[in-house]
Amino acid sequence: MAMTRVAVLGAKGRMGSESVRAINAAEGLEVVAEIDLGDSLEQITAAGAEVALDFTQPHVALDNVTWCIEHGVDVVVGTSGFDDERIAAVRSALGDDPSTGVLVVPNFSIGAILMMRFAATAAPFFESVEVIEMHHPDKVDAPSGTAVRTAELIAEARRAAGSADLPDATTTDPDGARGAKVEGIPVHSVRARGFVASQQVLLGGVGEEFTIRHDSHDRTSFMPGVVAAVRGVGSRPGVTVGLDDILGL
Ligand SMILES: NC(=O)C1=CN([C@@H]2O[C@H](COP(=O)(O)OP(=O)(O)OC[C@H]3O[C@@H](n4cnc5c(N)ncnc54)[C@H](OP(=O)(O)O)[C@@H]3O)[C@@H](O)[C@H]2O)C=CC1
Ligand SMILES: O=C(O)C1=N[C@H](C(=O)O)C[C@H](O)C1
Repeated sequence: MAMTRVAVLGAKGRMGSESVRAINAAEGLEVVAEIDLGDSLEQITAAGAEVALDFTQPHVALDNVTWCIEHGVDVVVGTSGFDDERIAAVRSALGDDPSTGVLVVPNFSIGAILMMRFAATAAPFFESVEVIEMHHPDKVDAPSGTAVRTAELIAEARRAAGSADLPDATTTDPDGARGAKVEGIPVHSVRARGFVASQQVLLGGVGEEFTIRHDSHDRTSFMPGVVAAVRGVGSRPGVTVGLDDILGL
């Protein structure tokens, strides 16, 4: 079987190191370049990598993706912070007729992907909806990419359904206790030792409350999704956001 050659960026980090193990254990995939802070991206092409996987940091990932596009290397982006502005920058780097694939995945765990989907389905049926995400204290960004994506999907579903604004418009909040607002949806971030990655979506209606919760207890939860993304990106030119299509959802 022909092997797909993979470069991992951020290879010494928490996700990068787990991904190197998972990719090398997966049939048909091999890691040919392990790149971390201070290493040259030229190693990607020198090693003949066909796919790059980025788990670095939000402030450097866009430059890495742009480099991969310029060098014709398909890229899977696991690093958080790919908002609409960065996606637009990726589209512009790809141009009108892209042959390179860029797959941006806010969360690789199947449970988290289903949580986002179920939250979007439920959101128009409830008056109130809020997102609470809980992560380890070494995470550099807040809110999490998953929480931002969840809030965007919830807001999109509520707009499409013609839902009213959330019912707390008159609450005063001088210190931000009501959370960050992502497209009008309150998002609360907890950073506490013991968590890997957890999220709750709280939905409230008259006389009832519905909670959707997902917990990643270990980074192995992301690995089946990482392997599927690395396998799938080559057949998806242009920008794709989320793993839904690859997982057949
Ligand atoms: N999509 C998903 O499912 C998931 C996404 N993530 C996201 O992945 C990203 C990484 O998370 P995590 O692994 O916990 O973070 P880590 O800090 O453990 O790993 C990041 C690694 O990237 C290195 N690095 C920093 N800058 C560069 C650079 N310019 N080129 C190459 N390597 C660089 C860091 O080096 P140094 O430490 O020396 O700075 C570190 O080794 C985060 O944005 C996180 O939110 C995390 C989990 C799941
Ligand atoms: O930094 C992390 O750990 C995680 N980051 C991603 C995010 O920002 O959503 C995915 C997952 O939540 C773990």
